[in-house]
Amino acid sequence: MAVTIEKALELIYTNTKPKSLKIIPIEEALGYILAEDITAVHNLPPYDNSAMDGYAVKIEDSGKCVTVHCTIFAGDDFKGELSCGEAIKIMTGARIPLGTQCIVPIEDTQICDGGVKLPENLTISKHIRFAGEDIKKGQKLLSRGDKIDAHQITLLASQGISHIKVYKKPRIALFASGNELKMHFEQVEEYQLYNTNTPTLLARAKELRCEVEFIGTAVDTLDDIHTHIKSALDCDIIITSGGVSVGDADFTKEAFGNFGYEILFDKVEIKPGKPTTVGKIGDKMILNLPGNPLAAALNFELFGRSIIYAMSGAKAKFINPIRAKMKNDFQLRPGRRSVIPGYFDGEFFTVCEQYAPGMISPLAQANSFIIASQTCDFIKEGSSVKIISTKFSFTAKEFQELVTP
Ligand SMILES: Nc1nc2c(c(=O)[nH]1)N[C@H]1C(S)=C(S)[C@@H](COP(=O)(O)OP(=O)(O)OC[C@H]3O[C@@H](n4cnc5c(N)ncnc54)[C@H](O)[C@@H]3O)O[C@H]1N2
Ligand code: MOO
Repeated sequence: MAVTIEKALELIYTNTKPKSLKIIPIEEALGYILAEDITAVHNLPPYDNSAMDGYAVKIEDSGKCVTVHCTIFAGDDFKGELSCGEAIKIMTGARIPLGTQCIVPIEDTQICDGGVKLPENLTISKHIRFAGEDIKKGQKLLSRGDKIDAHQITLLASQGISHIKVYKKPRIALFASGNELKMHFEQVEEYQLYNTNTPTLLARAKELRCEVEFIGTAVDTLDDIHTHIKSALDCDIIITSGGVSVGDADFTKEAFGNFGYEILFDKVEIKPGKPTTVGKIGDKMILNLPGNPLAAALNFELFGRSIIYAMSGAKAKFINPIRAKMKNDFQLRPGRRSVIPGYFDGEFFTVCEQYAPGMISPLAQANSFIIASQTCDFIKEGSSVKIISTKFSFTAKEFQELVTP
């Protein structure tokens, strides 16, 4: 029995266990998922400081000519105190001297006899950046399950944190099966074709920051598929393509059966990709994609990506669709949920000119897809659709409804 997309995703999320942990330096942390909470141990800024190159002054000296005795630079440990009738010259980022009530930018002053003339109506605290106004000591900065991007590294560096605990990256093993397949570095005969699924999935899994191993291309025999499975068993996720249908040379699921394969679902109510199968061997997740290239690539985007997110330890582990408007009227055959590739230009979604499960050309033009409901036979120009990006990862903490009604 085929399961719905929602049921398939639920089975994936309930059966996939997050990876174990390790400690790494923050310079290597980009793309990892944090496995601990991080609390600020320093205020930021650490001290009250000047936001401008100018003068530290008292409010009561508004409009007066005041004397200037010294200059403070960023990084100086100046211990003096500001008195009335005086200004201390100060550079941006320098700690303000005791008694400072505001900073006057250089360009707002004029040279006068013995010092500088200050403007009228000075405002208290103007151009002062106060300790802790950005980050307060004790404040929670990051949480377990947050993804480390460049700006999370900023926060860690600001606290002098050199190492963090993260989830290990999922390790993925990939192989394809099919007697007709040759690798791009091999000779291809006129009755054969290049294996395009594995290089595609390999690149995509790397984009999703997994460690990836290419095991090879199996011929359609149980023996050869067994050999490929054995080589893949030390990884966390095994992704195959081909051999999942009902043909006389479709052995993939049978071959996994030898290794204690527990199938979670072996058909999905989706077009293309109905034969997509997901199961597990112990804690290893197995994704058997259909051979048809567009079907394999699109089903990877839904099910492969979900396994990776679920294993990553991320809080925002659910695919999150983006609202777009349909560029043109679009007619389709109802019956099963249809996955439709296209291009999102920031406002409108344009369906690929031609696409079919066995094609590869649509994906190179596309940057996203929509899933039309099984009852949908027409999508009107300008109507709202939910697009799922294939070029960047947009995720949410709660499960999102992906189908466009
Ligand atoms: N009688 C039925 N036949 C088929 C059904 C069905 O329900 N009843 N389902 C169809 C659907 S849907 C799909 S999808 C395919 C899935 O078949 P397999 O997963 O067994 O895939 P293959 O037969 O091995 O290959 C299908 C197609 O894709 C090409 N291919 C395979 N691997 C690659 C690769 N790595 N790179 C590039 N191209 C690849 C292969 O040459 C075939 O043309 O079954 C339908 N049949
Ligand atoms: O998955 Mo098949 O490619 O539906 O055509």
